[in-house]
Amino acid sequence: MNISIYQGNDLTVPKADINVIIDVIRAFTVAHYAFIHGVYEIWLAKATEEAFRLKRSQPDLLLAGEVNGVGVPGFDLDNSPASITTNVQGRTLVQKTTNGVKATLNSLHADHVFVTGFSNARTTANYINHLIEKIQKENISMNIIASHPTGDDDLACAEYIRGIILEDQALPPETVINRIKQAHVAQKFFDPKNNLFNKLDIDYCTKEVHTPFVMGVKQQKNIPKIVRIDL
Ligand SMILES: O=C(O)[C@H](CS(=O)(=O)O)OP(=O)(O)O
Ligand SMILES: [Mg+2]
Repeated sequence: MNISIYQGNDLTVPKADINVIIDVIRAFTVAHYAFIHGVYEIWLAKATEEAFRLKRSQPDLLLAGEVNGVGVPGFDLDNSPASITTNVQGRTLVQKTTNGVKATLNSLHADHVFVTGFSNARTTANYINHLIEKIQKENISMNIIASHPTGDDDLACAEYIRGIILEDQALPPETVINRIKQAHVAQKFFDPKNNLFNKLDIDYCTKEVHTPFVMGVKQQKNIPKIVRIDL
């Protein structure tokens, strides 16, 4: 088993059997909560124009995401896990975000592609452990892409997942939670003068929620989609 960790949202990583893209603050914490609230699928858009174009052809889509961290005028949802509510039941989202979505769109070339934040990291790592047992191959390769170019939130989560898979390098969850809270990316959420960011989001991003699914990525009809894979 060969696991490589990369950091960035515009990388071309070497071809591997498995790619896992991490976005703790906040895209894939949002995605996890969206599925918890009953979302059917999440389509990935590289730009806001593409998201609007998809919505014009399918008006029942819900657009979600951000530019510079802030919700986009005309989108249905921003990039806040705290604001995902039950009215997404059965709906399909189109997600556009700076780091997580972009890094995923650049990392589709693997037999198995997964996305996660910290909230679903352990479940995802355990699922990959089972998958590794099923893949009939000697040297399985895996890339873990921490999507924020400099954020320690995603890097800590990447190391957490690697530790669970390799078993001998386990990182305690408390260490990961501290690193997420101390990451420079998190600081704007704690700034009382900055009302664009909800401090509650960091609670969502640092809480492990054991749900019976992982988030896989499939390319269908030219649209990369996050799909729920039930355990
Ligand atoms: O909205 C987010 O959390 C970030 C953008 S920023 O770091 O706040 O500017 O996007 P994401 O793709 O979820 O990292
Ligand atoms: Mg992020």
